[in-house]
Amino acid sequence: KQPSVPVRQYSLSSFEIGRKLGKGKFGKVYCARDKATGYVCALKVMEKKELIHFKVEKQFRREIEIQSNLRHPNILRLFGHFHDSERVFLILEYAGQGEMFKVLRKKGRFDDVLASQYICQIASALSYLHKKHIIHRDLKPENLLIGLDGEVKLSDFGWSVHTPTSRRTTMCGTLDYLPPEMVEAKDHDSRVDLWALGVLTYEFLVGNPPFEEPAHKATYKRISKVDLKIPPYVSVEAADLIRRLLQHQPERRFPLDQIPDHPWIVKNRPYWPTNNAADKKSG
Ligand SMILES: Cc1nn(C)cc1-c1nc2c(-c3cnn(Cc4ccccc4)c3)c(Cl)cnc2[nH]1
Repeated sequence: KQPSVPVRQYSLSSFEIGRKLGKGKFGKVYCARDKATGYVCALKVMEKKELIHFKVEKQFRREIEIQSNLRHPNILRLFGHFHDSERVFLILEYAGQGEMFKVLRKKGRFDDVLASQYICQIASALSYLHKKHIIHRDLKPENLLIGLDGEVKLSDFGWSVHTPTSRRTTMCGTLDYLPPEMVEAKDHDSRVDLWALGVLTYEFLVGNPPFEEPAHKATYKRISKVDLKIPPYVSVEAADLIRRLLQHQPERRFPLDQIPDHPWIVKNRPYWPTNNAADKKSG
């Protein structure tokens, strides 16, 4: 019988805290090094009183429970968590190239090669989640990170749940990524992530999400009608995948496991993927 690896008890003094990497709605993230092993990670710090005030403790507990049991190259690892009297801490994998939305805002929009690689990796992570009956429900550039070798890392599982479900918590933040069945507060299942993947594909290639409007009501209307306008510079293959994902009826949305064989992905897959981990291993 394998001796079980002793689960280490962490506290703030287990780490040397580095620079602040970023902040989100709840909490801040710092670069941190584990003193015992020298391992660099990302420490997400949240104030307990904030979690209580925003009534997100349940969401937070779900984030820990779901993310700590996931193992996939395109899903950010959650190694552990601990708390002190006022704060809770998540010990997260450090993503070497930072936040996707910052790269997208800086570049404006991605070309077919980069966007298709990102979408294929996200589809792989979503397929892994759906096989475990988990839907992410909050797919957007703000919840994506980029690893040292340029690979995408899905993060922030605060909104993920086990399927099938009907949302009980009121949504806050952008409506842009919600599919019709969620804006109409109908029952929904893992195919909500397919819709969001279509929105993400569009945003990677155009620079803004497809149904964006200043007023929520207008966004809601455009989503419900699938009022989709794809600019002429978007390639025929990319437009085809976007249209196949942004289908009003969930059952008509393009299945995740067919994404790696879609012409847009196949046509833009580089022969020799540059400087990825496999390359380094083969030397
Ligand atoms: C920024 C940055 N630049 N470079 C070179 C690497 C990074 C980097 N950032 C991260 C981050 C990181 C930072 N901010 N955020 C956004 C956030 C913060 C708080 C709550 C919710 C969401 C994530 C993580 Cl988790 C994990 N790894 C990270 N790596």
